[in-house]
Amino acid sequence: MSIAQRAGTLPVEQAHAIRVHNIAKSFGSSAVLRGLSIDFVDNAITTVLGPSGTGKSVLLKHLVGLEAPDQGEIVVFGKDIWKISEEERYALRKRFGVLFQDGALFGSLNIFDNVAFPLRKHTDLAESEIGDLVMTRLREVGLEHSAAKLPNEISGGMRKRAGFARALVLNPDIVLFDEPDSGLDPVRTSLLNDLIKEMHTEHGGTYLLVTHNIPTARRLSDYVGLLWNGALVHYGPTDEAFDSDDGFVRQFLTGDSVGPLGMD
Ligand SMILES: Nc1ncnc2c1ncn2[C@@H]1O[C@H](COP(=O)(O)OP(=O)(O)OP(=O)(O)O)[C@@H](O)[C@H]1O
Repeated sequence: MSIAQRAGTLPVEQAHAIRVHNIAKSFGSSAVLRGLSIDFVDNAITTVLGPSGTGKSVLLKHLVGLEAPDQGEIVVFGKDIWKISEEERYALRKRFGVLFQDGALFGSLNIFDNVAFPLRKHTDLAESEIGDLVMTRLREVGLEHSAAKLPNEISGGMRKRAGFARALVLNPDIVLFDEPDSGLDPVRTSLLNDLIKEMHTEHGGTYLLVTHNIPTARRLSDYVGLLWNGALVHYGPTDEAFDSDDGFVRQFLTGDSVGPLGMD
């Protein structure tokens, strides 16, 4: 069976807030996504894994409409995001929360104002209501005493938690995490994972993660998708992925140097 054939879709009874159908994307002469299809399961945590440079971050950018595919469809809540107006796309984007690698905080704004930013930009809530919402989120991520600090006055782990609080502040239906654990030590990675899991249990939503951290994927995810050369080579429940006897899946998840995956 070819790699493309092995990449399955999940049982159709699952709902899908995001469906990606046969997307391709090249930058210049370099083909990054090559006919990628994946339907993400609603209200689940799905991790997308794959070798470096295989297109994971490019996929996330497509989901939120920051990149347009050369071909194929990205359907969010039933709408093909490139067949709707700019206003509709903007409205859909507000249903996403995004946590980038470094938290992507504004360096000149304190933590409170960073978390308040989406509320001030996208809602007409009064400052008192904004204050309540921001402090609730900061308490949830354990940063209520750091509200007045600037991003460079707190640790990397705290910045990620602040970025997470900001990603959640508009109650998004979908949250995208691009390597949330990069640069964190193992204990802080575990603490952040626990926090992500707790917040998912508490608030629900469709969480999509990209990470290189296999223990993170195992601990957090309900589903795992494995990307290679711009296409999906495995997709299914996390336990199934970790029990897989497929050579590529096994090699990737165990980090074995022997197997179909080489340096190129
Ligand atoms: N805007 C862009 N212009 C040109 N090339 C790009 C652009 N964005 C991404 N690429 C290229 O696309 C390829 C895939 O990048 P991407 O960041 O998605 O990989 P990744 O799987 O997330 O890798 P990593 O795990 O190392 O972060 C890389 O070769 C990258 O250089």
